[in-house]
Amino acid sequence: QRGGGPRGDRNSGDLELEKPPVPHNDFEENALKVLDDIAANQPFRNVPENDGRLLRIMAQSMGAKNVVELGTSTGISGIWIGLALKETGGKLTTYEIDADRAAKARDNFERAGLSDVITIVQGDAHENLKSYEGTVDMVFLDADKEGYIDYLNTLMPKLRPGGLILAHNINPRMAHPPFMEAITTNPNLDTVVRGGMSISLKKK
Ligand SMILES: C[S@@+](CC[C@H](N)C(=O)[O-])C[C@H]1O[C@@H](n2cnc3c(N)ncnc32)[C@H](O)[C@@H]1O
Repeated sequence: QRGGGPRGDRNSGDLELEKPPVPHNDFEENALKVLDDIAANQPFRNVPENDGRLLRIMAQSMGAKNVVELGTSTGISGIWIGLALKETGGKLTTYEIDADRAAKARDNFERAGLSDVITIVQGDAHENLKSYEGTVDMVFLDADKEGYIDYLNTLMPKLRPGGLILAHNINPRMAHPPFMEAITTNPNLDTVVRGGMSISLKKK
């Protein structure tokens, strides 16, 4: 299974009905092989395959031009988002504090043919995110869980109306209360939680 991690809080119906991705062309086939290789040889707390696919579906269906990811690790979610952005003509900016993982991710994006759509910013994202300029269509939070609230506060003004904030590891054990409070009480956000992922729409 690409992504290496647990399959999350899924019911057996999901597992039974969902089937592996079917590559559309050689480019996708190669990217899927790179994902398999990362999962087998460089796993580090990467998203499970179904979450990666959901990120791709979200980004591509909304025609995202600018996506921001917090927590690159070795690049599994980045590749899934990158596959969407290759089609939409968009760009991903992804933040990673660990130099070794950032270097591995850079190499993996290159192998997947996605270097032209993905920029890695290595260092503490709480600092580096401040200099992000421009509008954001979609945010994926997957770094330090206590930091989600800070990332949210920095990115909310930059998120376009109709934009999405997705956050990983949203379960009773790991969800950080200040972040949950913020995404569930703001009248300008509509939030659902599914399979350990929160999905928040910025309404206006
Ligand atoms: C759960 S992993 C990300 C997995 C990745 N999204 C994937 O699916 O392949 C979390 C990553 O966030 C990084 N991280 C934690 N705190 C950070 C910070 N303050 N700034 C940037 N990255 C951070 C960690 O080093 C780790 O590699």
